[in-house]
Amino acid sequence: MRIALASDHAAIELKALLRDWLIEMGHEVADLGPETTDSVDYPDFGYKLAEVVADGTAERGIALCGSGIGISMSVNRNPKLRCALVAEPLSASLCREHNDANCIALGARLIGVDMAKACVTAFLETEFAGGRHQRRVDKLSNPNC
Ligand SMILES: O=C(CO)[C@H](O)[C@H](O)[C@H](O)COP(=O)(O)O
Repeated sequence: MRIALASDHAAIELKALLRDWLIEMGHEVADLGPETTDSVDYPDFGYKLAEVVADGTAERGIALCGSGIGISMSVNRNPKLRCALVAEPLSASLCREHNDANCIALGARLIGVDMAKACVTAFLETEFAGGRHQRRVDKLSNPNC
């Protein structure tokens, strides 16, 4: 799968770990930065990530910051993105099954590496269920439909 990752300075280490792990698993991975721990602003990277998912360059996005909150807010400013902030695998699976999420956000200061990997696995492996959920997801893009 084509997966893009982006973070702020607070999640550099977890981003690198996940990037290398996803590459090892055979995914095509784009790391949109940042590359150092110098302090940056999460919206700059959240917007970049949203763009590559919105235009189809990446099929899925993984956004990271200290809590996952700021970067998830940034990603969700793009109307084509459905980014779920998750901290355990059931939510990561449900955001796919019910919400057709195309991005997850993780809080690197809040969860460990194993939990982050479990969330990513659930996010990548779960299919959207469609049916009644499709109608609701459609309303996220168009409140009048
Ligand atoms: O957006 C956040 C908080 O909701 C993230 O945790 C950021 O990574 C955090 O705000 C960065 O904080 P810092 O003190 O500048 O490292």
